Amino acid sequence: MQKLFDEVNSLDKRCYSDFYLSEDILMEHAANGMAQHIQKNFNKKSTIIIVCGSGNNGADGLALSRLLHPDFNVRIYYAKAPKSKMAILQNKRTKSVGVKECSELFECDIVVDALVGTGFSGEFSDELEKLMKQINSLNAFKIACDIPSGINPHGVCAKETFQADVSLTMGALKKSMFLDEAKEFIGKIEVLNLGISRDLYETSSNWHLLDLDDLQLPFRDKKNSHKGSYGHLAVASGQKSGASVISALAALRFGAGLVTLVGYEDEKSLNIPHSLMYSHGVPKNITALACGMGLGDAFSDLELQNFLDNDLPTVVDADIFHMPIISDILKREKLVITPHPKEFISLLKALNIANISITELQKNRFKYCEEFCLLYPHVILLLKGVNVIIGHKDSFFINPHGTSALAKAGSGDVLSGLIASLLAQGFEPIDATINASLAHTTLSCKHLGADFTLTPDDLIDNIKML
Ligand SMILES: NC(=O)C1=CN([C@@H]2O[C@H](COP(=O)(O)OP(=O)(O)OC[C@H]3O[C@@H](n4cnc5c(N)ncnc54)[C@H](O)[C@@H]3O)[C@@H](O)[C@H]2O)[C@H](O)CC1
Ligand SMILES: [K+]
Repeated sequence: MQKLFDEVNSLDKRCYSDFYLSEDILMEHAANGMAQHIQKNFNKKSTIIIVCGSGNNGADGLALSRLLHPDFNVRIYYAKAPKSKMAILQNKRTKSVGVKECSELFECDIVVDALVGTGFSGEFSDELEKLMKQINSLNAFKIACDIPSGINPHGVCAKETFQADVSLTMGALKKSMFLDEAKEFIGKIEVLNLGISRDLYETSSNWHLLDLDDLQLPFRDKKNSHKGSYGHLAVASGQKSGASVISALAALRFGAGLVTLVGYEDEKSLNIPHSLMYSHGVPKNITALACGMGLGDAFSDLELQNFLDNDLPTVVDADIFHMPIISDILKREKLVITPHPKEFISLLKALNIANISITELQKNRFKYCEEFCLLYPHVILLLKGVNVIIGHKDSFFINPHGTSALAKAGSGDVLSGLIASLLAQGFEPIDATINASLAHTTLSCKHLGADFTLTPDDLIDNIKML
């Protein structure tokens, strides 16, 4: 796990006050980190254009040019004249060693975006939008200095945002890099050291980025065990029974000892996979519930109340968010909810937390997750998206590892099944949610076929590859 920060200015200032470092020292390390990345990955004499802005992001770029010159063919493109104190100083240094500038962009091996970083606000002028479009059209390898120009804490605010292949970010990870719309532009991320260890540079944070190697799988260490040792999950079988079957099969494959579909149909009329059981009503030895996937109006109010009439760990998804019973369900102690953005805005409205559009939510995902979890601290929230957010009390986690291969009907049903499986096996709800989400995104990364071919059956099948 890695810490995430809203801003790093306060971390910089702490370096000056507590560690007797200076803006110049931090910047020299930032530039040196970028230079080392380029020296390690590109041949000397590669041609590099560094597009510099007027602030310290531009200053980083100017310092970088000095470090690479003359081993690399470096050209400075001044998008804006140096204005900040450091930019002016770095420019003097750059000129003193003879780094050349260019007034036009041209095809090169590497282009570095040092136009704006965390100081970007508002939108780009037409002139800068045009410049950014030209930069993005270059075939060069694209490196963002700190953060792609055009992204700010409220999202991607430029029509033309720098399309980074890699973002070399200074000191610590910024939350704005993990807004859903930033995923298109951020590329691979490397955090650069600023003159002290990252652990010392960073302070505490209640937001963390999940790494794939945080995944803990339900390995079976006990030798003396039987299927009941691994839980018994009940999945409400709804109108669209396929959704609940997908969840149930995912749960079984992910280690639940037994999985029963609970419904009120004639079992013979359903094509239930032989590895699943079917029951009218919740069986006795159930250890967790899953409800909502494909539910429709298959259950009467009484049948739904009976299904939920216990204090079992439960994951709810999909249709349940549009049912009045959701406000009762939110009182359950061990509860995981997994809405996608549309379901989440419907829930926020039903709970009188906020009446917002999808656009407003997507630009402020962090804020609305914090607002919900403040009001429902016992509930585990998993807000789906290209960067999944998991919230519990005042702790928040972002899983950025999903791929567009998951954008397929049934992927969410698999996720609910994975969460329910770990709940049934005794994982704490927050751990079940984090590990199921990591497993889910790992499965999408491990898919051997083309990304457009991934189906829920592939996901379930790939569980054995975890
Ligand atoms: N620990 C760290 O993160 C370190 C970061 N460093 C670098 O410093 C920049 C932040 O520098 P700052 O001067 O605050 O802002 P920027 O250079 O990002 O941008 C401000 C600059 O840009 C102009 N600007 C702002 N908005 C717009 C807009 N909409 N259109 C056009 N121009 C805009 C504004 O006028 C200013 O001139 C950070 O990203 C890092 O790269 C330190 O070097 C080391 C420590
Ligand atoms: K930048």
